[in-house]
Amino acid sequence: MSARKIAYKVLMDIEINKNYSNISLNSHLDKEKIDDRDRGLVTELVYGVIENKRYIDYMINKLSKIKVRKMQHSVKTILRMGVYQIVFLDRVADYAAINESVNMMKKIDKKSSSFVNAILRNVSRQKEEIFKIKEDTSDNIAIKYSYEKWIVDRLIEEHGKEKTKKIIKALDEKPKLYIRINKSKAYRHESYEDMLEFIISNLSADQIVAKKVDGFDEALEVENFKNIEKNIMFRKGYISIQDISSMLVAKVLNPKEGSKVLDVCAAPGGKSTHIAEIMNNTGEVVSQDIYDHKIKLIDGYAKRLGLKNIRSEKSDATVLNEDYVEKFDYVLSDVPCSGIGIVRRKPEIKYKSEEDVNNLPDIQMNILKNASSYVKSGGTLIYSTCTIFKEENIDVIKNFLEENKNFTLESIQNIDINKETLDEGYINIYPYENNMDGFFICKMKKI
Ligand SMILES: C[S@@+](CC[C@H](N)C(=O)[O-])C[C@H]1O[C@@H](n2cnc3c(N)ncnc32)[C@H](O)[C@@H]1O
Repeated sequence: MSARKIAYKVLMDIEINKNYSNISLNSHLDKEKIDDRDRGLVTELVYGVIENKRYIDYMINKLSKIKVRKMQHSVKTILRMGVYQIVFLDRVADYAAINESVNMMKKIDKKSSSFVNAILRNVSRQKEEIFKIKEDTSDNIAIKYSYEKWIVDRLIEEHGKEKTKKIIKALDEKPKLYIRINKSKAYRHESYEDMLEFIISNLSADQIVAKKVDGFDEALEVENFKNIEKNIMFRKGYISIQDISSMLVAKVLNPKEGSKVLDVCAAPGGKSTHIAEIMNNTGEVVSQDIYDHKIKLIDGYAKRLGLKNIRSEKSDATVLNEDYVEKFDYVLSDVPCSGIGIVRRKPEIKYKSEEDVNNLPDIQMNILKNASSYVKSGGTLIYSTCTIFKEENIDVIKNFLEENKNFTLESIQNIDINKETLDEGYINIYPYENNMDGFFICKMKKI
């Protein structure tokens, strides 16, 4: 199957079945035997269309009497792909984008092909004019960067217009790719440094460039990393893919070897496995999630890394588990959130409705309260999100501390990043800071 046809199928799957882009893309790519160049084009088309969907629809609506929301899924998907190639992809000639789109439309629904042809020819002719949009109002910012307007409004309300533009521009950039080194495998080598050299030289044999990252001794920034799942270092459990913001969570938790840790929202297991690696395969990490199929992801993750100190179990974090009260040295609540800090990796987050996120602070508070019950006296409670909305972050913490006087914020000591609020026990990371994912991490102690 051609790259464009695969991209079309993935986009239709996301549009109709509301599947996640990364999951749908990977499952379609796994089924097709295509070379790296075509894989690149499929990925570019899928993410390019999702990332720019509102802006593309705005351009189509300027030229079409039938508005996008009234079009059949197949027609609007082919138009979106065509416009993306014409307006955003320099390496594809306009005539090629138009011909490919019209031919694809002919095979799916012949009578719509002349409509697609007419719109795309107009887009090609008038792209300079229809592309222009001033970044003055929240409406226009929302169209230009393809967000639901309420997200831009809320960001402006919390951060002001200039900081919002900075955040949104940073979220529009290509994310950096980081890998986490599995420290628990260092015993197989003379030293950790020795293992690091072993990993870097293995990666470079595959033309993957790896650089050390200041302040993160377990992280490497990598370039040109394709087919990660097939990489030998990945398969042998030496490395995992994780952003450094996400790595910060386990670093802030900073568990001692032999501890008992509970992670109440653990799937797919990125932070649980990092914690288990830091504990060097000692103690116990209990990794919970509400979904059966996600528990399997945690198990697979831990198995690949050779971690024996993780036990997964299905559990609903909004319901108190009496058996676990005051049983853990550390409890992590990495709660479900709006995800605005990771739009670069999951662009469909830009189209979440306000109703989808408005009840999150109540759920987050409920999970945090239950999580706090499981902490032993003198133990540590961590709350984290991958969003930058205050009401899911510091506001939840303020309410929690107001109602739970047996917890205090604890100064974060062991982190080598420049953040003013470390002493106050929490960190806000904005996406314009060193291209990191937007995150919130808070450390509390049970008195
Ligand atoms: C932010 S993600 C966790 C990411 C994970 N900590 C990691 O680093 O890989 C939030 C997780 O919470 C889970 N979740 C949502 N509601 C839950 C609930 N009521 N109880 C337990 N888990 C829940 C979701 O399935 C999702 O896997």
